[in-house]
Order: sequence, then C-alpha cells, then structure tokens
Amino acid sequence: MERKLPVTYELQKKSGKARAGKITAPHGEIETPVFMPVGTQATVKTMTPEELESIGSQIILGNTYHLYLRPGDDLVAKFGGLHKFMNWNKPILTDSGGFQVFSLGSLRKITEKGVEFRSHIDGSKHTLTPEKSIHIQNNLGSDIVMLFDECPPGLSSREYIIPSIERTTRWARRCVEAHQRPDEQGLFAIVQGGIYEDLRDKSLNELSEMDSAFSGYAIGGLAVGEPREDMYRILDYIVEKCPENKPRYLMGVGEPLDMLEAVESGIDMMDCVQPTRIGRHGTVFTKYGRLVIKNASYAEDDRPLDEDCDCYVCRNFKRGYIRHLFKAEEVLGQRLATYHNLYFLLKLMKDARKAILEDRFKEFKDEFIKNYNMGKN
Ligand SMILES: C=CCOC(=O)Nc1nc2cc3[nH]c(NC)nc3cc2c(=O)[nH]1
Ligand SMILES: [Zn+2]
Repeated sequence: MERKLPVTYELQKKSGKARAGKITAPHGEIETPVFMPVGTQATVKTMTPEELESIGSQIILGNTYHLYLRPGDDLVAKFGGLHKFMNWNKPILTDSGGFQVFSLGSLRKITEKGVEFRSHIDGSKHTLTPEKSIHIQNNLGSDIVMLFDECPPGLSSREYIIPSIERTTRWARRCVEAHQRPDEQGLFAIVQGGIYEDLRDKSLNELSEMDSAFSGYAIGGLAVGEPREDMYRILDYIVEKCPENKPRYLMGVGEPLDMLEAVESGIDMMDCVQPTRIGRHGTVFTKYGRLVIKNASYAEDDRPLDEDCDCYVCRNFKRGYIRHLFKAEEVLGQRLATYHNLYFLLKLMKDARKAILEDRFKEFKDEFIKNYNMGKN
C-alpha cells in the first residue's frame, strides 16, 4: 500500500486554475500560494530568523551546492541539521545542487554518473551525483528534498533536451533509491522539457511512473532566458497536468507579474533570489513598479518606499533617508530594502490567496498589473 508521504497537500479553493491550499510538512504548515525566500548559505542575506518570521515567511530555501562546499553538510549534520544550525524552526526546502553547479561552478562535465565541477571557492574538484545530492540533503535535514536534475541551458534544441530528459529520469530513479529518510523528508520531482509541450509531457509521464515516491512536482527548465511568452505558454500547458493532490513548485520566479501568471496557471510555491539580491543593490518593489532608490530624484522625497505598504520599513523610514544610507554605503540600507522586498512578495502571495478564496483572482491580478505597469514613483 502507498506509504504515507511526509509532505502532504490539501486543496482548499480554486479560482480558474489558480489554487489556494495548505501544505503540511514536518516543521509546520504552509498556506499557498507561497513565496520562499532564498537562504543560500544558511542565511537569508541580512535578515534574522525573527525578522523573517515577523514578515510572514513560512518556508525558506537552502542551497545544497553551497552548503556542501562550505561549511560542509557533515558539519551541519553535527549541529543537528540545517534547522538547528541556523535557528529556523519552520519548513526548509533544499535544492539538489545541479542548477548551481552550472550557474556557479566551473569546468563542468556531465556524464551518466553525475556532474564533475570545480568549486567557485577554491577551485577544488568535485563530482555531484544523484546519490551524493540526496545524501547531502538528508544530512541537511530539509523538509523538502529536490531531485538531482539537469536544467538544460535556456532555449536548448529538442536534440539536446530529449536525451537530457531521459538521463534526468534515470537520475530520478537513482535519487528515489538513494533517499535515506523517505518518511521524514518529502521528495519533489522536477519536470523538464524546455519550451516544447510534447517534451514536457514526456518528462512528466516518465516521472509519473515513480509518483508514489513524490510529495510534490516542480517545473524546472524555466526562467533561464526564454522569452516570457514561452514561459507563460508552457506553464499554462503543463502545470494543470501535474497531480492535483500534490504541491506544484516553480523555481526561480520572483518578479511580481511573473508570480501572478504562475499562480494563475496553478502553481503553489515559488522561490527567487531577486527580491534579496536587487534589494541589496537598492532596487525595491512598489505597487507602481520597481524603484531605484539611489536615483537623485528621491534625495528629498519624504514618502515611504511604497505608500500602500504597511511593513516596518514603510512605516518608519522615508525614501530620502534610505537613499542616503545607500549613497553612504551604510549596511542598514541593504537590510531595509531587503526587508521591504521580501514583505512585498510575501504580502502579494497572501493577497493572491485571499482573492482565490473569494473567487476573484482574475480581477485581483488585472488590478495589480494595471498599477504595477503605471511606473509612477
Ligand atoms: C531550486 C530548487 C530546486 O531545483 C533544483 O534542484 N534543480 C533546478 N533548479 C532550478 C533553478 C532555477 N532557477 C531558475 N531561474 C532563476 N530557473 C531554474 C531552473 C531550475 C531547474 O530546472 N532545476
Ligand atoms: Zn514596505
């Protein structure tokens, strides 16, 4: 009989294809749709766990590639796992490291065994395999473990993608076999297939043969440089074909308009480094679009970053002050911009969830897009 999965999903309401639901994981419950802040090196840059909780973060990401290279997954395991190591007591999702080997590592070589690469830190040689990736994630003790997959470069040809899917499926089987704690850490599949509907079907069908091992399904291979309309077309095609009773996760999407498009297609979970990364460089999200705070026009601007935002930063600081902090290279500037950006995306998902529960998501999305495109800041 089917083993009880450690991560389960309850569909609560649909508004079109958009869904509101609840994920139950070992370290707590998650109301969806949900945005997941990225905590690459066991920290969501500049934020304390207390601040993350106060802005409504329900689940964060940890990166396998980074934590394996530094401080080492064995060391994290000695501290009792990633939750204890970083003092984050809610759910954590870890990626499999495959994507980051390609975005950060050097001298990479893909073989049937796995991926050989040199560390971006000290140039040392490593090989990441499906088994190694899963064992690292087991050491980290995350609630959600991701398959070790290959994310083909953006706009790869069919000739490249077809054999890549078949190898990723063989790797998936090895991941399922290698998983040491299937009752405590939920395993998510990752659907590939580029921008081709028939190859998306191929990937999903091959993975579905292992469905009983998967707590959720992720849509990989997107937000890697393909045109926006191709990403939207693929989401609209493949997401609703994933099991309705399991969470659906889209990696690497953190632009407000893309997030709403993903929610409309039936996505429940998203992650992206954008809000924290652009925040550290002084770009913030507002109701009327992005705002680059170092712009001279904000020097004497006594408005909050976003007049409609009720976060701690918008209630206590003005644009002119935050601009000064960035010009003076005061680290508080990075913290305030990061805090606001995360709050903005977490609140966007919370408002989207409310709109779905009230069966008015389409109206909510259209209203948000109208304002966001005004660009009046
Ligand atoms: C990250 C969580 C789990 O994901 C994996 O372990 N593997 C994986 N990561 C991706 C990350 C992506 N970021 C973007 N754009 C910024 N596109 C992405 C695509 C993938 C992908 O196809 N696979
Ligand atoms: Zn704010």
